[in-house]
This record gives sequence, structure tokens and C-alpha cells, in this order.
Amino acid sequence: MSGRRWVVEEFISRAECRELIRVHRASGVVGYRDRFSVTTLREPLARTSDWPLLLPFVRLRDRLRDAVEERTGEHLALFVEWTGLSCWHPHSSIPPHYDSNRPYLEQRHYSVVLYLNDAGTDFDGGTFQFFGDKVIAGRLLIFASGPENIHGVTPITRGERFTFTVWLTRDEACWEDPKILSHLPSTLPPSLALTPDPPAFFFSRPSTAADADADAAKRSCTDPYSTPALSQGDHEAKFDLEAEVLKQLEMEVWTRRVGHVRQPRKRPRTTDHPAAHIDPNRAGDDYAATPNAQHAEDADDGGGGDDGGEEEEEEEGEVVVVRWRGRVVPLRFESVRRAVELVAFAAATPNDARDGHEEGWWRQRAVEWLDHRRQLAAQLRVALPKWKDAGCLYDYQPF
Ligand SMILES: O=C(O)CCC(=O)C(=O)O
Ligand SMILES: [Fe+2]
Repeated sequence: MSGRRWVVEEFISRAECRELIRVHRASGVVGYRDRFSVTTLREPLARTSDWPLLLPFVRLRDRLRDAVEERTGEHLALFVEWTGLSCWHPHSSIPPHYDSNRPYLEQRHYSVVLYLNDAGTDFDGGTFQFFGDKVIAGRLLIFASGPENIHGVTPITRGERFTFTVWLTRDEACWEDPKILSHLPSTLPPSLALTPDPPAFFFSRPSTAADADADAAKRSCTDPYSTPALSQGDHEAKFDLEAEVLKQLEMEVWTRRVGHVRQPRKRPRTTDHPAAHIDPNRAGDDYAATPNAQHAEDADDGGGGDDGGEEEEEEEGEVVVVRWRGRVVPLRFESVRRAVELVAFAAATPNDARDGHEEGWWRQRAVEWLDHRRQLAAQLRVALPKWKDAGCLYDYQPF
């Protein structure tokens, strides 16, 4: 192919594409382009508690490097310079360019773009210009990063377009692995080992037609907490797991008592309103059961996230507060249990896939995701010391 370009169809399965999109939804940050978000190995995965999510990236990255070496004939000559999963949000685009077109990008020798979802279904627009054809999940583009390969992406007009991008270099000094390893500990912190085993009913994989029917009945129930098939013990186990999901998502839930009624008023920037009276003893059984429950002295009224604006009238009584990384989530929940279950399944669920499913179904997906992270954490616990010894990240699969 002229310009040193290659296309490989179905390089990864659709299930792998979906897993990667989930990693991005859990860990993506604002990206380096307008209307663009990104999850990279260096940042933020290697710097946050999302370490277990490194593994799907590491596995794929090495397969991509091998695919490029095979096609270019540059065996054992290439190093991964940058790995990232990008989401192109509506109205994003990139004008014609080549990928080594800046002094600080000169080390980029090969560009690798793997599509994770479909044009026409998941999004509109977003055509890659020079291969020109439709973006299809699993399709891989490889091209030399120099001026012979000027390319661009047309604006995304609807939906989100996900890609996994790797740049390869011949220059070992530009290899990303030592930089990633410098952010990683030699062993995982014990907190990552605490995730409980999920109860079996979450994963009732039907083996008979009758099981399948029972499973379907369970899934179609709008409120699994009222499912007669679940015992009280099951309810508690389920709640604990959901609370654990929140912990993993760095969310905190607690109740506080509002001892007075406030009238709407303009709140000044400094939070000078009287602190609400918080009494953990009045928070009820749910409070006690929540591993994220805060002590009264930890709880504050604004959570640092509220910097002014119209304040709503607040009824006397107990309110549930959810806080994520220091910011109060502006939602009202009727109980801690309700907050935990709703936030847990919503946070672990791709926005575009939530429609048309019952809550119970999504809750199940959230718990599967938690279980997946737990398995990744177990694998990473083994891989980490080996990576440190070897000085590079590679696909170590002991299981
Ligand atoms: O997403 C694509 O199709 C290509 C993106 C691109 O050209 C780039 O990130 O440099
Ligand atoms: Fe590019």
C-alpha cells in the first residue's frame, strides 16, 4: 500500500471493544483536544487507584506493537511511545495533519488507530480521511507517522466515537514503560484486596431452560429488593457489594440531619451558613451497614463543591449526601440504600447503553464490573513485581 498504510479487520472482538470503553468511562479525563477525553497509561491510570484497569491496556498494546512489527518488518525494533483510549465527543474533529509534525513529536514513527465503536450506529460523522471508509469496531489502521500520511477526522455530529491509539518509536529513550513504572508501586495496597466475593445469585449463569426463565424473571424485576426469591441475607449481601462499588468509585455516602428549615436565599461565596446538625446515631441501619459511612466530624454541609448560587428550601429531617472526590453530588435520595444502589449502577454503566433496560439489569452489570475489577486486581498483584523486575509492562497471565 502506498504511503506505508495497512488496514486489519476485526483485530479485537466487540466484547474487548466494550471492555475498553468501560475502562474509559471509569477513568477518562479531559483530553488534550477540544471536546475530547482520554485515558492513558501514564496519566491517569498509572497515577490513580485504577491500577487494575491497566491490564486490558497492556495486553492490547503489546499485540498492536507486534502487529506493526510484523507488517513493517521492523522485528523487535519498536517501542510504545504513547498509549491512549480517546473519546471524541460531539463536534470534535481534527484537521489534516501528520502525527510527527511537531519537534516534540518527531520520535513518532508509526501511528496505530483501533476503532472501538461503529459509525452510523454509535455516532455519526467522524470519518477518517485518507482511508475514507466507515469506522467499524475492531478495525485497525496502521500508518507511518510522517508527512507521507496526512490525515484528519471529520466532525462528529452525533454520539461518541471511541478509539484506542498507540504511537510507536524506534527510539528506546522515548519508551513509555519506564515512565509508567515510576508511578507504580511494587505491590498493590491492601485496600485493593478487600473487595468481597460477589454472591452467587449475581452471576446465575443459567445451565437449564428453567434456570434461564428464573434468571430472566429476576432481571426483569423493577425493584430486586422486593423480589420474593431473594432472602433478607441476599439483600444485605447485595447492599454491601453496591456500597463496595461506591468505595471503589471513591464515592462517600452518609446521612445528615437537617434541624431547621432554610428559606431560599443567595448564598455568598464563602460558606457562612450555619453548619447542619449531623447525628450519625440517627442515620438508621443503612448508615451503620455502609462501609463508606462518614463520622459526624467528617461530614460537612457543602463538601467543598458548592461555591455559591441559589439555595433551595430544605425540609426538616434527614437527608442523604453523596460526595465524590470532595464534591457533593447534587441529587436527592430517599435513603442511603437507595443512594448506594442508584449511584453504583449508574456510575458503572455506559450512558448510551442505559436506555431500555430495567434498573435491576443495570445493577447486575455494575456488580459484574466490580467482579471484573476484582479479578484484574488479583492478576495485577502477580504482574506488578514482575514488571518492576523486568523494567517493562507486559502481558503476564498466570490464570
Ligand atoms: O481517530 C482517528 O481516526 C485518528 C486520530 C488522529 O489522527 C490523531 O489522534 O492524531
Ligand atoms: Fe493523527
